Amino acid sequence: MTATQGKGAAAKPAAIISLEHIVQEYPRPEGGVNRVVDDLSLRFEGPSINMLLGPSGCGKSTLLYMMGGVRPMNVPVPTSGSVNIDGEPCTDAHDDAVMVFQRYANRPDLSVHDNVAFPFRLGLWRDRVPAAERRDRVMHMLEAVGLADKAKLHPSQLSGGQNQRIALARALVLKPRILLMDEPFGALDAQTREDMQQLLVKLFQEHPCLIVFVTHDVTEALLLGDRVVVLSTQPARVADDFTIATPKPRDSGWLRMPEAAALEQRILSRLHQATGKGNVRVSV
Ligand SMILES: Nc1ncnc2c1ncn2[C@@H]1O[C@H](COP(=O)(O)OP(=O)(O)OP(=O)(O)O)[C@@H](O)[C@H]1O
Repeated sequence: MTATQGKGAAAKPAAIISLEHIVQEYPRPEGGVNRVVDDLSLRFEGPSINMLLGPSGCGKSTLLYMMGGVRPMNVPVPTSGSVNIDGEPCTDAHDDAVMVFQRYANRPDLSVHDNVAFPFRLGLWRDRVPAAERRDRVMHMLEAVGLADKAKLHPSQLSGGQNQRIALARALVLKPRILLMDEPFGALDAQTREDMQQLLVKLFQEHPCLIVFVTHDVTEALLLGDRVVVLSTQPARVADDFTIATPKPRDSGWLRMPEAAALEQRILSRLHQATGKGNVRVSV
């Protein structure tokens, strides 16, 4: 095993997340509760990329944050049901799960290099990865995301796409068993989004893990997903569940092929049944 292949967490078997009979309710300001998720059960088994697709506000982020152990201060999450990781109930942030958000959350006062290396300031990751391997991993990730020549710059000197590359590198430098992504490319222009999608596929092939990826972009779901779970409008339920066996990388040429076009139509029609309206994005 080389230094960049990693040890510790990466040596464990692939992760499994299961959501069992999840109900989530939030209090309404005017009184009563808003049921956002209704008796939803799902199981994700790695290594795989699982797309959670659904209309705006249907509860995708709520489910993702639940899996990542991010809990609002004053609301029990979930209201009922359970989140299990590797068969164990998970009620807090899990040591093997890392999140990536649309707002890339880079530290403006740190260089690109130090932003990528930042998690190694935390005891958990310092203890798991020896110092020499940490250095190797950071250099490797900077190369992998194409930022090696920008390592000394600060985030404000880089574009939005480059900032998202930092966030992706900071997550993957940990070689996480579970990567939870909340519309990470949603704020990027179409070309940069496509570049980032291809980069994610490349990095996933280098480090296969369990990825759950929230999106409302059907094209993104088709390009990245081994599986596409379509959620209904609020309260979220599983409206459909598609497996895509076509090997990756998939490109715009594949999207135009009959099998992809047919799948896109099935997903779109499921979404429109689930929402009753067309508030989803297709960006072929
Ligand atoms: N802490 C909270 N307190 C009260 N309501 C909340 C809270 N968090 C989320 N909600 C509500 O739950 C619903 C689902 O929100 P969520 O962010 O999970 O949806 P989403 O599908 O990810 O939406 P989008 O695609 O627009 O990001 C929304 O109506 C939202 O206002």
